[in-house]
Amino acid sequence: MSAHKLIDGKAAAARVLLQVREDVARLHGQAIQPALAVILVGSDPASQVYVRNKILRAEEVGIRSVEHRLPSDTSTEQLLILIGQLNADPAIHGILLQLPLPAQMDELRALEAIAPDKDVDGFHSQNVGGLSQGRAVLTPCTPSGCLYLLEQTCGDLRGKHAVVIGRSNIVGKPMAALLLKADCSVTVLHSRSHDAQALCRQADIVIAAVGRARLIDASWLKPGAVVIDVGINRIDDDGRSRLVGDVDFDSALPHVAAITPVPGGVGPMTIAFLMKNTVAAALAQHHALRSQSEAVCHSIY
Ligand SMILES: NC(=O)C1=CN([C@@H]2O[C@H](COP(=O)(O)OP(=O)(O)OC[C@H]3O[C@@H](n4cnc5c(N)ncnc54)[C@H](OP(=O)(O)O)[C@@H]3O)[C@@H](O)[C@H]2O)C=CC1
Ligand SMILES: Nc1nc(=O)c2c([nH]1)NC[C@@H]1CN(c3ccc(C(=O)N[C@@H](CCC(=O)O)C(=O)O)cc3)C=[N+]21
Repeated sequence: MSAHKLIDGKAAAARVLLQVREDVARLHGQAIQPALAVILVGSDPASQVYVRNKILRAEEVGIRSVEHRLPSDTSTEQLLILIGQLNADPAIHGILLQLPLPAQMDELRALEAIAPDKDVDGFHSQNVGGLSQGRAVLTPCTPSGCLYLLEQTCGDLRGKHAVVIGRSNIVGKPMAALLLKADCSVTVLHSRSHDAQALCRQADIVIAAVGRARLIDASWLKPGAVVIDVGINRIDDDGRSRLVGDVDFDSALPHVAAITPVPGGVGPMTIAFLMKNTVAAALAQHHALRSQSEAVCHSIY
């Protein structure tokens, strides 16, 4: 096993979380208690596992977390009321609405209702727009985690050809925006791409976010490519359920310079960056409040 080729997402996430824990301790010292509200609608088993992991991680670093579970027949209006309450609550700094929502709900409307400065997922159009302009805004956690791993693995990303497979709002599109910001040349592939495989073979860096178990094998990869596998697919393996990525790990390994495993790659990074965003949101809200009250004092005296 070529251990040196493995990009260890668990270890990298632990490093990010250590920094977050120190930042939280500093905020505690200023009497600020960063807090994250997690909203889970319905009872999708995978979502329940993710939400539990997020809450555990928050506790470990000293972030207060509040879980809101709503039944699967909740209306969009009912969800908007809860989001409105959390937006107005000064003790809540981050709001995460776990996706996917049940089919009857209007996902876009709900995401747009979250106050942009509490949008720790970076899905609000104001943050999406800010990212595409290259501004420092709350940025989606999974692509941020991928970029961190790439910077650690490749060092300088400038001028590299990155191919992103997938164009979702959660992963593919913000990933492309971040890579562009890092001066990569970026190609985005999707289900309508002609000869995706041949395009992918030109990549120095491959980010697979497709949601198809082991789709990408060695025939998609240029020798020496760096591969980040975002996919989380549960498959039946001889009667036992297990997680695999969008990349056929065993086929890819001999061809690549480095690759993330699944599990233990991008997943832990997503959660670490959610915590980082929550702390950033708490700090920004505290500063905004302070300058607001300073402005008020100024106008009074
Ligand atoms: N590790 C983590 O932290 C996270 C992991 N994930 C995982 O990442 C994967 C992707 O998630 P997400 O982006 O939400 O998925 P979506 O289903 O929203 O998007 C999948 C994308 O892949 C494209 N696609 C599908 N088939 C092909 C194909 N044969 N060739 C090229 N492109 C194709 C689709 O194209 P089109 O647009 O044309 O339909 C679409 O853009 C999933 O396995 C998910 O579980 C997601 C979030 C976080
Ligand atoms: N609003 C919203 N924001 C999200 O960021 C979001 C979401 N909704 N919906 C679902 C996807 C998926 N996602 C994952 C997070 C962590 C792991 C993770 O920690 N995975 C572990 C394994 C976990 C296991 O064993 O099941 C690993 O890869 O090592 C996986 C997937 C965040 N998502």
